[in-house]
Amino acid sequence: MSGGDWTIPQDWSTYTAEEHDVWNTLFARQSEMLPGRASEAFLRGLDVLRLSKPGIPDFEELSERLRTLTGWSVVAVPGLVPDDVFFDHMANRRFVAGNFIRRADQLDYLQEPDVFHDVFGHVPMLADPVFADYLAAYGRGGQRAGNLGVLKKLARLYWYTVEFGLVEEAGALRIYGSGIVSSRAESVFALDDPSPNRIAFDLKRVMQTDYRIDDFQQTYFVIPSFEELLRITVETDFAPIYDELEGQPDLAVETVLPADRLFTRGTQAYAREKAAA
Ligand SMILES: C[C@H](O)[C@H](O)[C@H]1CNc2nc(N)[nH]c(=O)c2N1
Ligand SMILES: N[C@@H](Cc1ccccc1)C(=O)O
Ligand SMILES: [Fe+2]
Repeated sequence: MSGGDWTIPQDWSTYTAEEHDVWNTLFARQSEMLPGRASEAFLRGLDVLRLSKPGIPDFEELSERLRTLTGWSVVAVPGLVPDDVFFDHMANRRFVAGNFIRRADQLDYLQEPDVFHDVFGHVPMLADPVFADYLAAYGRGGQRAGNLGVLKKLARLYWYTVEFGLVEEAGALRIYGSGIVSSRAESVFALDDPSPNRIAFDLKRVMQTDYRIDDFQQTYFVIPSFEELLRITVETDFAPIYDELEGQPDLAVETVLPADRLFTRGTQAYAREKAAA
């Protein structure tokens, strides 16, 4: 039984000055540290966000501009929505964004996606035509995976690309994952810290690898380009990979395999430090 689509009015006019200030603080902090660190596609998309109104973007204004670029729009939801609802919106180029913002004392870390993570973190990449196609295809893939009962494996692809992906650009590693760019500390950790592994993207490897939702990642996967990510995922039928992985054990977050093409073999110092704490 399919309920509603979980969308709500954003009610932009009800945001308080304090809430706009939280956005402005986070926006200024992240946008001044990301040049040279975030992918050029992300930085180009960031201009889509520079809207006339101060503070938290108005989703209707944002969607007008986004629709002309890649056909995507941003719709407000009260929080996490059921998987099938999430994938249906994504397959139809509607990005669901929380309409609430974290408190001033939660600047550095938040468990659930608020408007800053969803809009600052995700929307700039929706302005990139290739990545916009990838996300819509992912939405369709999610509907298929849901029917096959293998959502956990497909969720890892989202996690290690859309949320925590790195991309090669001009011979260096750059960030495009929304979970990274919306976090000041992880925007440094992901590129500069010796602790995590940085491994060349491999579809099956990613779908086999567990991830952490409550702390910095201990493995990042690196794609050669967004075109390559789109090509591989659209051209590969995932069903045989789902079947192959069915009988195999999941890989722990810190795993390094002999077949891995490594950019960095992590020291896992951060993980040990946390374990000891
Ligand atoms: C796998 C699953 O579909 C995924 O985690 C979805 C679940 N529901 C969501 N709901 C919202 N609002 N935002 C999200 O990022 C997600 N992620
Ligand atoms: N090729 C995937 C669908 C998909 C495309 C692009 C991204 C993610 C998933 C499948 O066979 O299910
Ligand atoms: Fe996200």
